[in-house]
Amino acid sequence: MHGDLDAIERVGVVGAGTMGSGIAQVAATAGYDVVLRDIDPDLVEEGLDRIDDSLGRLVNRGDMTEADAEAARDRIDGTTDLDDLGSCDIGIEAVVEDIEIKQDLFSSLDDLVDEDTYLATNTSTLSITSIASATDRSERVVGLHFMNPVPIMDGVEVVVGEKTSEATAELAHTFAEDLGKETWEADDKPGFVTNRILIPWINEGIRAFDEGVASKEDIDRGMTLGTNVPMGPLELADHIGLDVALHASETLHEELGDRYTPAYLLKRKVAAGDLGKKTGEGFYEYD
Ligand SMILES: NC(=O)c1ccc[n+]([C@@H]2O[C@H](COP(=O)([O-])OP(=O)(O)OC[C@H]3O[C@@H](n4cnc5c(N)ncnc54)[C@H](O)[C@@H]3O)[C@@H](O)[C@H]2O)c1
Repeated sequence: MHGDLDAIERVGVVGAGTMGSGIAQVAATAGYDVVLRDIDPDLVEEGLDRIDDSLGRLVNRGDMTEADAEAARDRIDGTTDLDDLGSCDIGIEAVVEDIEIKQDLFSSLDDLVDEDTYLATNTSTLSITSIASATDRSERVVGLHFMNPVPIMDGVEVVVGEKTSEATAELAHTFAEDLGKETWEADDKPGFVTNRILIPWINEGIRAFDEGVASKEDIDRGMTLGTNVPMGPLELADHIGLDVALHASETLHEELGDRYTPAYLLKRKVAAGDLGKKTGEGFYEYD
């Protein structure tokens, strides 16, 4: 795959949450100048702090020198002003999983950036084609689906919308590879490859637990030891966030029908406010 990376120097990342901060970090580590935008100064600060912590952990583990970590950090500017993304060569969106918010943002970015700037979305389940339709540059819009945690996970799923040009798809692969990632490509169909298969796997794990097939520990042990995945479905759901997993299930259910029906116990846990690791309790308890 070849894509003209010479055209890319400055990367705009919109959304400084879990994914946006990780994307900003790996782009800066690869030598790109990065501008990271969120809607509130505190959220920008939190995103930058998350990057400091993550870089610090990589240094402590000996995966990165202190000088490289500092250089990467110096390449990232935080902002609340979308206009600061005006000179970006690629804009990567990692805001909340809401089609209207994403379309609004893409429409604003489309007005703001140069006509040859690429726009990418990190959406997990929404249609790239629908997001691109808010712009006048659908051929330059692509899915760059990073995995969580971004600095650690090796893979990026490149998602090709109805109007995404071949050159844009190639650029997406080359850019992700330049960030040290390996890629695969999916068509713009609900859930792409990863979530189409992962989300029903998680729901089935939850149902198996709810129906008494085994204890939660044994379901997770069975899947880790039996199929060589690093985490079983219940532990993984807790890590993803049960609200996030439920939202993805609901989107896929809407698009793909009953085989994607969210597990009842997943809905009940979310209703109870037990969202997994981030709230201290999901299927397991956390400190
Ligand atoms: N968390 C995951 O495991 C994961 C994995 C792959 C993809 N994704 C996708 O990545 C995207 C972001 O997810 P996340 O987990 O980082 O969410 P998050 O809630 O941690 O972060 C989202 C951030 O976007 C900000 N935001 C909302 N509207 C904005 C706007 N108009 N401009 C700038 N910032 C705005 C919010 O303030 C928040 O800080 C979603 O589309 C999600 O589906 C998430």
